[in-house]
Amino acid sequence: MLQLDVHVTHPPGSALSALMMCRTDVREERAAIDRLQREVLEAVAVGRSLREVMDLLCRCVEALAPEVSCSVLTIDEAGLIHPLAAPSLPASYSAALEGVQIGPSAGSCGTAAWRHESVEVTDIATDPLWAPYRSLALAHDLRACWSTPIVLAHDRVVATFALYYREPRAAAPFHRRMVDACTQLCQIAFMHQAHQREIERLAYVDGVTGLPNRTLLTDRAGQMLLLAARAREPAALLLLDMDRFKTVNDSLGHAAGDEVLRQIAQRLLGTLRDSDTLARLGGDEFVVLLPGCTAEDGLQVADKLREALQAPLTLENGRLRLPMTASIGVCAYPLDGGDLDQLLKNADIAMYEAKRAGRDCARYFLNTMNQALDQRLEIETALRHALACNALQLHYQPKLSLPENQLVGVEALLRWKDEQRGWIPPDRFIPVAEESGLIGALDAWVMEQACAQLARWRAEGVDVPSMSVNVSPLRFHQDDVAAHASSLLVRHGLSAGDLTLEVTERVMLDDDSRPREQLQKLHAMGVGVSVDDFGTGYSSLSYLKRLPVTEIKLDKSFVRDLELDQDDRALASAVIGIGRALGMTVVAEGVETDGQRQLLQHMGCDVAQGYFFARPQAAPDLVAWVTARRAQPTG
Ligand SMILES: Nc1nc2c(ncn2[C@@H]2O[C@@H]3COP(=O)(O)O[C@H]4[C@@H](O)[C@H](n5cnc6c(=O)[nH]c(N)nc65)O[C@@H]4COP(=O)(O)O[C@H]3[C@H]2O)c(=O)[nH]1
Repeated sequence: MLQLDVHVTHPPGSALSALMMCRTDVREERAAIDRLQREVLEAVAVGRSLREVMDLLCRCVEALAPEVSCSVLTIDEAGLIHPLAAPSLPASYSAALEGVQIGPSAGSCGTAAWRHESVEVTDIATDPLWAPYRSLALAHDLRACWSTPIVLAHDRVVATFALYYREPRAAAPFHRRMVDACTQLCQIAFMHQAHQREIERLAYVDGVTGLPNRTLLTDRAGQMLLLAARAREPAALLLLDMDRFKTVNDSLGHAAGDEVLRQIAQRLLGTLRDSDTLARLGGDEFVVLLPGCTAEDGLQVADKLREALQAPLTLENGRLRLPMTASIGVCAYPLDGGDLDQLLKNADIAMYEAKRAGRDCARYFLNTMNQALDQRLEIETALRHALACNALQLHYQPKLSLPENQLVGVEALLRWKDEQRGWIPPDRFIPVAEESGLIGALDAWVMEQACAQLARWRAEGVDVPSMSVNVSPLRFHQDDVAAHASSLLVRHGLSAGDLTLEVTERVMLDDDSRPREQLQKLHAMGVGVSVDDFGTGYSSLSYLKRLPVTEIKLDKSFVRDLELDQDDRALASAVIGIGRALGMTVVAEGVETDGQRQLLQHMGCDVAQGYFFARPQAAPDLVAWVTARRAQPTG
């Protein structure tokens, strides 16, 4: 198919326009444009860079139309021009366009980008749009320029595609057909790049906070450690875990949880240097890489980070103020690890120590922590085994009424004799069980055994009025303790009043409402609730009034020096007074001497327990103790 194309040229130095007529084979042109499209799309598909693709596009166009020079300029968000490809334009010309601001008269390209439409200037020498850049263009012998904006989603101009002529003229129809095709190709290539960037961003960036994720952290840490090794410099790593973040998520929902994480990320970022890396590992864990820092510097940064979190976060348009704290583990290269895995592992151990130390603090990793961790793991494994093989036992310690000296009940205390390690005290293995999650199963086992034992004693006619069992605060999170207690009482034919659960103050003050709900249920059933170690923690009177507590146990640390220490006497007397005023039984723990017993009796304490009366003992020994007492006259 033949077509007659007519177009106007303005030969340089001539005021006359000349009509040029070309006979073109349209089919050949279409085939040429098809080839160009295929070649460029292939380059996009195989993942060539945007610059390479645009360079190829320009070269293809210039091969089909040797009278034109092509250029592709990108336009950034601020409207500044950055040359991307212009293989046949002089490098000095492209360089002069770097950073030029688009505008209403900024040459063909700057104006096309500004107007969001094609701008065809047939004579640069006279067109006012070129006024600011006329001499630049003419100096490079560029006389006409037709530029088309490349527009992507949201009407954003990302680039311009331009044809330059070395004579004043309009674009030929073939050029117009080519530019139509090229505009589409540019759109595809730029879109592809945007998608590619988004994919990369998602692969490297945490979706909630916009911080580097674990993959990017691994990369940055690799670089940091390599540089540190080369320069023989230190580097520090911080692992930061938010305290009680789960409670926020559970009580306020995930959207609020995400908002909290975003705000925390911003606060932390504001404290760090540009050369540091803050990454989110997932959940409520953040990692900070500090190139060039020692462990000591790391501890200082950790304090700054905690300071940055000090003011409460605000949520729900300021209606909610949320105090958040963090526990931070610090370790340093090369002393505490040579690669990211090792450093993270050790920072995790240190962070864990910070949690153990009461949260809201930072701890530096010490190798001894590692040894302690190994020991804890050993104990955990052995304890699991002991629980599975029924190798644990209960000992029972009597509780006696004052002044009558009558047995009012016993407290079940867990005993573990390991084949290799011998007797392991509960103070050593209960924390390990709590940390490893084993405590639920352990305490459930104790409750079963204790109830079964009490039922057996009843059947054998041994007079043990009640059984107290320790329950870890953590079990109240894992388990339906009330339902378990209820089923045990039924199974063993016991009444609710036969059982008392001893809990620490931690349960009463837990942010989570589940433990308190469980205590309410137990109380409604008639099971006793005793607050263990009273006086050592918060000793908040408000919870004593609000919660269904039937008994408080005065901690043995106040009983020990009762005869010597005036303050301990005052405190014991106050606790006894409070208990009585609130209608609770007060039990004094750790009574070792008759002097202590007499003082406590004098202060009005109801019940005492301690070595003075009896040590915790195995079931047969307790029966012997009960029987022996029955034989003696009471005094
Ligand atoms: N110095 C001295 N100590 C006395 C005296 N009378 C009793 N004790 C000891 O004081 C502790 C009282 O138990 P606790 O305060 O509940 O403190 C318990 C309790 O918190 C925990 N525990 C023990 N058994 C269990 C259990 O089955 N479950 C849970 N969750 N914790 C348990 O381990 C802690 C320590 O238990 P034990 O080593 O058995 O230590 C027991 C007991 O042997 C005395 O006159 N002087």
